[in-house]
Amino acid sequence: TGSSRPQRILKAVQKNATKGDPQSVISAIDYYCRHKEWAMNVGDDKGLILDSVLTEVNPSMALELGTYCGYSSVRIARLLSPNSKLITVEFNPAFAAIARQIIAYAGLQDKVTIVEGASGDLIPKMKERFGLKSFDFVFLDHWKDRYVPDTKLLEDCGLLRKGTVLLADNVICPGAPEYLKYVRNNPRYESRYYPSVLEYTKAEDGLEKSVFLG
Ligand SMILES: CCc1ncnc2c1ncn2[C@@H]1O[C@H](/C=C/CNC(=O)c2cc(-c3ccc(F)cc3)cc(O)c2O)[C@@H](O)[C@H]1O
Ligand SMILES: [Mg+2]
Repeated sequence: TGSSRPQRILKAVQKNATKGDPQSVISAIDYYCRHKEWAMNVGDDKGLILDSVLTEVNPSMALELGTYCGYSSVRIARLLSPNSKLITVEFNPAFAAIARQIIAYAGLQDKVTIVEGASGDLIPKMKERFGLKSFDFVFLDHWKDRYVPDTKLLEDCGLLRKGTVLLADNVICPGAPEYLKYVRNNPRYESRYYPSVLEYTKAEDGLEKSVFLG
């Protein structure tokens, strides 16, 4: 049987990027997915917004829901301060295996922990498993109908603190209408939409940044 898209993305990284150089890994994936084969990475346009929000927050503990190939894990981890960590959740073992190799190729394996499983099962175990109080930053990029239930679960598990920043991908395309309703009409969140484009295309998409007010 042939290779998978994530396997071909890993091959493109190994061929075109420099080991230990996160920016070259990001550029290799963006080049491959723009010119050879589209893939659902947050991409370079929305990636610049992710970079700027992340730099502003400068989180000690970051969470990502939906690792896929690890593209946004590399984007996030490369900007973390020393001793800051990213936990990324992925339930497809094949995707997790590729992501682990891409994150390691970028030299970021010491800053990123990939946890395999469904977010709904793992979120309630985070405090005990990682000895953490709360997350400073959460990037939502998994199944779009899981954004609301997982946000509520993070609240209920006390994993959000006053000032925690949630950043959600794809709120226009494929869309997360329930999530937008949830965070925009909720006194416990201060939300702002960042317009952009769907990765590697000219279609409209954007990121929603929501600050938890406690
Ligand atoms: C059960 C909870 C749960 N727990 C743990 N891991 C989970 C999970 N639910 C999902 N995963 C993993 O996350 C990734 C899925 C991500 C889902 N993302 C999109 O569907 C998407 C689509 C487009 C687009 C496609 C086609 C178009 F035409 C236009 C746009 C663009 C985008 O940027 C997109 O993010 C995979 O690795 C899943 O294994
Ligand atoms: Mg996405």
